[in-house]
Parts: sequence; structure tokens; C-alpha cells
Amino acid sequence: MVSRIHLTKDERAIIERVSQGWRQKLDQWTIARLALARSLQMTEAPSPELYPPLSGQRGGVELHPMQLIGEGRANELEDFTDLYCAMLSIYEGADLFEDEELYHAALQRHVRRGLAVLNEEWRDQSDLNRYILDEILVDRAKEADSGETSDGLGERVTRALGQIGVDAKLQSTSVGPRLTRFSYELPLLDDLDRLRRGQDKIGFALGLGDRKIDIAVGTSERTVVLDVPRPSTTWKTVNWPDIVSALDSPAASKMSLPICLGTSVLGEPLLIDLAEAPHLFIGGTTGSGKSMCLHSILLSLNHNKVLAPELLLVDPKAVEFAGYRGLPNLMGKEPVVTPDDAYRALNDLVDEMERRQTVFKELGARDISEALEKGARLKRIVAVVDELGDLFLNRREIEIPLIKLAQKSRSSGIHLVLATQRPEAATFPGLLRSNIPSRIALTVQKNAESRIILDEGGAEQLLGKGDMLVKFTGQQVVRGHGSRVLPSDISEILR
Ligand SMILES: Nc1ncnc2c1ncn2[C@@H]1O[C@H](COP(=O)(O)OP(=O)(O)OP(=O)(O)O)[C@@H](O)[C@H]1O
Repeated sequence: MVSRIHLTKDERAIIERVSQGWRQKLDQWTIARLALARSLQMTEAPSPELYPPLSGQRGGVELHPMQLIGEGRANELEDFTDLYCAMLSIYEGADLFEDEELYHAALQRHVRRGLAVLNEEWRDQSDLNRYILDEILVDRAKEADSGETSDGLGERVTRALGQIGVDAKLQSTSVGPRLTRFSYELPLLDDLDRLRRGQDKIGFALGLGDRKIDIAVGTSERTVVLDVPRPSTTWKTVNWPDIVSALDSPAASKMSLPICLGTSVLGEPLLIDLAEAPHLFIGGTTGSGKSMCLHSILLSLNHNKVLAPELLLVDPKAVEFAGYRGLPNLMGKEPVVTPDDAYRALNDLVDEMERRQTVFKELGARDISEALEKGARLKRIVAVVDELGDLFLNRREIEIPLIKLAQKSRSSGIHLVLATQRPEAATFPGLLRSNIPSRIALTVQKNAESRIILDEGGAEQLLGKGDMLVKFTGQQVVRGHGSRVLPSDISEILR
């Protein structure tokens, strides 16, 4: 007898959420098949620990493999069992043709993992065709070999430069995850003006559409650096496991709260010290990769279990931080989800800040670093607030504890990370702005929104999906690519 694919109540809810988001009505089989395709597209098998065998689930779903992959259909052409069994055998490194039960368990694991990923990736505003194109049909082989995709691009850039009258000599090419950097020597000083004036024409010659080339003056004589965005099919995704080791590097060991946001445009880890920031404001339109950015911050803060700060998580959507329930350093053991609770929790942090100032005075310490050296048993605290705009709409007074914390909590080791998809003057009012000098802008819709976040434009031209501009206190804005965090990366830190 063919066993069923069992899904939990939560997974049923994912199917329902996702099926409602698509314009055309899709049945649960189609969504489960998309989930299966998404999981099979990943390079590693889903772990049996994360997706243990399930039998009938209360409130869950039972899928029959016949409807999922045509298993057992009378018409052979509609039965894909052998194909799936072969693929799963390769994934699992076992001959699943020998054991139907193991085969169905593997099928179940893939559908379940695929649903978890789909849940993360699916936005209610997403377009089905776009989603399938970008996430399911994307050519990973091409993506992995981004070096090859730059072949010919240098020649085309040089030709375009010639067409605007700049006879530049290509000196070097570096391929980053999404952009290729070309360094040129300009024989004539006037070429620099010609190049700047012709910036849009070069983009036009290369067929970049609304993606923009960045031009910067290089560090050696008469050199300029051109960052040319490549088509998304050639991007190399920055996955969290690829960059996590940066948190064990000598540079990170000198930081009190090291955070790896992703990579620079050339693929080097992008590290910042939140303790130096000392607070962060993150803005970006929906789907720009803001949540992924927050997850990279939270995973970074929890990377070293001994040094991990205490965390206050405010999550008005009540889904984004659910995966952190049960973290030992999570204040209140649960993310805070209502505006009233958020207001209370932030006021408690203000009290804690004041209590710490008294402790420092007694110890003769100026700040938390000195107090720790003098033996105080204190931990740094990081409050991460998602959807700040929603909180302000529901409970405007929340601004008061936030401003107090932003103004005074640096020395007491309490740091704020505030995120919003509505970067507006009302969401980032003057007193918060002046006390939160470190900012991250993901893609925004308008130049004015970029200015609210960074005090300068540019974020409206980012490429989406974690492409970011980072302005770290007192430094120049740098561009980076955020890392992609999967639910399994989050569950890993709870182990
Ligand atoms: N760094 C990244 N690398 C690759 N893909 C990414 C990255 N960041 C985001 N994405 C893609 O974009 C989708 C949306 O990302 P995310 O959920 O972080 O957006 P968001 O800005 O938080 O949106 P919302 O405000 O609607 O929650 C992800 O599901 C993923 O497919």
C-alpha cells in the first residue's frame, strides 16, 4: 500500500496562505509540487532531525503520492515515481528503490522543507510567474559560475567607453556576487568628466535598463572603477553558511558585538560592530530583504553562545521572529507582539539603563566595558524592533522610550536595531535620527525614502533581494549584498 505524505497543521496553514496569495486558484497539490521542486533545487538534503517521520496529524494534511507525482497512475507517462525515486536516492545517498517506506519518508521531508522555504520566500504581493522564474527555474549552474558570465562584458564596457569618446585601458576585472568591477586607466584628465556625463549612455549601450553603473575614482593615478550590475540569472546567492566563519575571524574577535551582514560588492564578508554603531536603523520596501537582514543580525549575535547579548525582540507581525522562541537569551522567553507589550518592554529597558548607570557610578566605571573589567556581571542587551512604522501608528508614545534609549544607552550596553518598510519622516523622527547614526538602506521606491534613511539618495537604484547601502557611524556609505538566511539556519542556533 502506498503511504501518504503527512503534513502538520502549521504546514497546512502555509499551503493556505500561499494558495490565497496567488491570483489564480491553486490547489494544495500544486503548492506541494512547487514546494517539492523548491526543495529539490537546493544542494543539500533536508535533515531527518528537522523533518522527522510523521504519521497522521491532527488538523494537518494527507497527500497521496499519486496526486503529487503520479505514483501508480495507469498511464505510464503520467507516473514520475522512478524519476523522483532516482533524484531522492542521489540526494540521500541511498538506494530508495529498495525501500518504499524510506522513499516516501524522503519525499515527505522534501515537501515539508520546500513548504518552509516557500513560506519564507512568498510575499503576498509576489507574482507567481516571477517567483517561479527567480526561485525555482533559476539556473544554478550559471549562477555558481559567475566568472564565466563576465566574459565579454569587459570588452562591451570598453567598447561603450570608446563610443562616448573615452579611450580607456582596462586594468583589472573582479567578479562579485552581483556586480563586476572593472578598473580602467584614463589617459586624459578630461576623460573623467566625459565618463561621468556618459554614465547613462554606457548603461544604455550595455542594455542595463534601470540598473545603474557606479563610477568611483580609484586609488592609483588616473584610475576609475566601474561597478557594472549583471543580470539576476548570473548572481551568486550569498548564503548564511558561506559567510558565518567571518564571525570567527581576528577582525571579529576585536569587536564586542560583531555582525556579518553579508558581503561587500566583491564578495568579502561585510562585518560591523553593533557596539560601536551603537544603534542601527534599517529601511527598505516590502520584499527588499529587510527580514533577511534582521535574521543575519540575530544569527550573528547568537553565533558565540557565551558572548551572546540578551535580546528583546519586537515583532508586530508575530511571524518574523517566531523561530527564536526558546532562545535562552531571549528576554521574556517570547518575542513581544503587541504595541502595549512593546511599550512596556522598552520602558523596562529604560529602567534597566538607569539602574546600570547607578551600578557604574558605584564601581567608578564610565561605561559597560569598564564595568565589565571591574567585574560587573552584566550582559549587553540588543532590542530588535521590526515594523517600527506599524508600532508608531498603533502607539505613538513608543517614541519616548526609544528616544531615551537612543540618546543614553550606548554607555550602558543597550543597543537598538529598528526596522521599517515605511522610511518616512514620521517613522524616523528628528531625535531618533540624530541619535542613530548607523543606517542600512535596502531597496526603496523613492529617492526621498533613501534620503530619510541615509541622508542621501541611491537606495532607490538598488537591485532588491538584500542589495544594500550601509552607512556606519561617521563613515562613507558602502554597498553590500545581504545574506540569504533559511529557516534551517535559524533552527540551527537553537540546538
Ligand atoms: N540576501 C538575499 N539573497 C537572496 N534572496 C534574498 C535575499 N534577501 C531577500 N531575498 C529574497 O527576497 C524575499 C523577500 O525577502 P524578505 O522577507 O527579507 O523581505 P522583507 O523586506 O522583509 O519583506 P516584508 O517587509 O514584506 O517582510 C526572500 O524571500 C528571498 O526570496
